[in-house]
Amino acid sequence: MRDGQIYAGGAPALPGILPLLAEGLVFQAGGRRLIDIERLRIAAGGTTIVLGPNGAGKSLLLRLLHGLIAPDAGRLAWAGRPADAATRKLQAMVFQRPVLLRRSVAANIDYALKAHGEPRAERAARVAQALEHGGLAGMARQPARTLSGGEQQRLALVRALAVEPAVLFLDEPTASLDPAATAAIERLVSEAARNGTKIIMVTHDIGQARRLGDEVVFLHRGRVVEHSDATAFFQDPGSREARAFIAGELVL
Ligand SMILES: Nc1ncnc2c1ncn2[C@@H]1O[C@H](COP(=O)(O)OP(=O)(O)OP(=O)(O)O)[C@@H](O)[C@H]1O
Repeated sequence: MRDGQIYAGGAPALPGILPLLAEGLVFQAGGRRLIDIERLRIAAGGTTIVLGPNGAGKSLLLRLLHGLIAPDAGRLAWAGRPADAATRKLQAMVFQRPVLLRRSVAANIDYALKAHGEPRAERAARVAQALEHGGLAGMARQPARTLSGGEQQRLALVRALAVEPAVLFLDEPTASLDPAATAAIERLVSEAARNGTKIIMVTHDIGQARRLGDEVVFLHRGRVVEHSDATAFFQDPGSREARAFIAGELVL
């Protein structure tokens, strides 16, 4: 077994692009270091929650890790190799506000599969499977942008999962959803994690972090202040900032 391929809390990951290692990662703008991370190693399996106050750099970190923006310094390695087309193909991301095409629900999924290079002969069955998975089978022909917020986010999530990513990045996917819609998303996320997809998820919501997290990366002012097992993090946070955050105090 390769180093870091199994996380104690989860199922074995899909194809081996983990661990993800970030070293000396810096992103700056307007003369400020918005991300400044000496070393962060994310192992396979389970769910890693990225937690921290507003403006801590959570979204920026996710975008850097997924390769949507380039760092000013530092490097990323996926299982020891720099990011390339093969590692990118095994990742997907879902944003706080779903980015859906002006097409039907089914066509949104088909488009993602096509863009991912899936053969036409297999696509119809996989679209049907994803629709079923998201509880969207009855809405297949409806324009995606007419779905409710919760349905749109379910579509964005099952569309991302349809390409069978080894790593799924989620940036506050339930931030604007009600409890029922949030529960539906959390069920899909937990199931994906159980099936071996590595989840790396930003949330503000401490309850959600407790429900879904196997480990927590706590960010403050662009730095990783803590990276620990979720149970240990919530029971006995090691930093003043994390203690205050968990206690619901304002962390500036
Ligand atoms: N492209 C950019 N140029 C300049 N500043 C930026 C850029 N992107 C983000 N920032 C700033 O970087 C800081 C971190 O932003 P980021 O969105 O990552 O925070 P966050 O932890 O996700 O916050 P929130 O919880 O409010 O979403 C913020 O102060 C933001 O204004």
